[in-house]
Amino acid sequence: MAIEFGTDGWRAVIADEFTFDNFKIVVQAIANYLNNNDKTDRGIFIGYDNRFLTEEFAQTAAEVLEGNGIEAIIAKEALPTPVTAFTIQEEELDGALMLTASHNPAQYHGIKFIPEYAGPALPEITDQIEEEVARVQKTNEINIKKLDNIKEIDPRAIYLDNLREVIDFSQFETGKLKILADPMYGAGLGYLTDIFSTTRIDTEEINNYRDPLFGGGMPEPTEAELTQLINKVKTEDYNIGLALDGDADRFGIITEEGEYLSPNQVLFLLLDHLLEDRGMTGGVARTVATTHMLDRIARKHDLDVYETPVGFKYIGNKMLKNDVIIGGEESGGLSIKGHIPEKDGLLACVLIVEMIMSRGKRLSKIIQEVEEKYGKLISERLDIECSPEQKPEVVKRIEEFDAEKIAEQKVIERITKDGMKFILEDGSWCLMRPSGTEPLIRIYVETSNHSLMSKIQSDVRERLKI
Ligand SMILES: O=P(O)(O)OC[C@H]1O[C@H](O)[C@H](O)[C@@H](O)[C@@H]1O
Repeated sequence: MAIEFGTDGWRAVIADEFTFDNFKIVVQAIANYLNNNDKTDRGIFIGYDNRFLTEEFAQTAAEVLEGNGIEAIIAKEALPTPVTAFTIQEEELDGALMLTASHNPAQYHGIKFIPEYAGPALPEITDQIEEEVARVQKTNEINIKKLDNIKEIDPRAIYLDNLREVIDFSQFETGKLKILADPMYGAGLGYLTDIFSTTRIDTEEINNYRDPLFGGGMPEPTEAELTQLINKVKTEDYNIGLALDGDADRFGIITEEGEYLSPNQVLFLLLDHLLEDRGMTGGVARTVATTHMLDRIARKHDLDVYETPVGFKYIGNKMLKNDVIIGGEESGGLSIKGHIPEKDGLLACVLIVEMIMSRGKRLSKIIQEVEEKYGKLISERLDIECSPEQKPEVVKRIEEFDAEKIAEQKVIERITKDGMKFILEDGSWCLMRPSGTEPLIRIYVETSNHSLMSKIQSDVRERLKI
């Protein structure tokens, strides 16, 4: 069996591939990586979301780490991925394991390794872990120390306290606001209520108890999965709807009119906010698949734009190495200067509220004004199913994709950082790439009108034969 780390960690179906035996192999491989790289002095934190059997997997992880001479510090209760990443920084540890399958369906569980820099592991690290996985699978050398007592910590309060360093809490005293939050039964439950509890803002939560079946849906804050939140915000008297995915590293934002904002929209709204209302300076980091509205705003303010492959690990890396105001991606990842280089859905939700309060306007009005200022772009992503057998052939067609024109628009630039991206003469662009987390081919298009959108999509699909 191949255990691969994908775009962000290893995820698999519980009791099929995600068994205690395979899990031990992965943790042993991480322990080997840590030992090989002398990262064993300061201890490893183990965080976990609230999926099925999660505490038992966390205990097993601690026993394998300790069996390898590495101190394990375990979370007292389920917590968001960004809180786990933050704990590394706060406690000055050698890294963390986060047990989560993020927004995947209920049958899945997973594990991410977060290194000492508190952002997602880069390929140079996960490659070494994968090599170790293969070695452990062969040798079966797994060291376990049975433990009755493991050092526990509860970083929730420190994380919430630290948010005051990156969020302007004074804005939450300037008026009243009614929020409806949906943590989607995930590890972020209760957090948004806690954050606003000391302010004039009222928060109510739905789906805020542990349900490893996620109410029969998926803990993914997309428009399709958020109908309950959307309907309640639209029909009752709320000013905004805020949602989090299963491990609260991604967000979903609903306007007071019940309109779902895409992560792309949230990203450019927040860049506008940080520049105009907070006067922040620095560059912008986005993935190849993320909206060029960020580029339009950056151009107006003469800011650098860093374009990376898909995956927050690359964004986090840019944030660590460069002066970046905001880093983000269209799949719902975002962080800002001064915060951890890991995506944080809680941060995104609170920043949007900060923007509403500091502008003193309805969210739908704010988005209308920002789009009037910079012009509107439409972005769409097609997710096309592609079996592992078909994938190599389609990937080859993507690699060999060469065009002078797409949908009668001249190609002016070809970018091959991740898949194939074409910039067209009118500023539209399209990108095609295989997903690193699902058996899908993703086609992303951004353009200024619907008719060109469908022309580009059909042209690309025809040429790729998908
Ligand atoms: O498009 P994919 O390769 O499936 O990746 C989609 C997303 O997967 C995970 O959630 C990663 O944390 C993200 O950084 C990435 O954007």
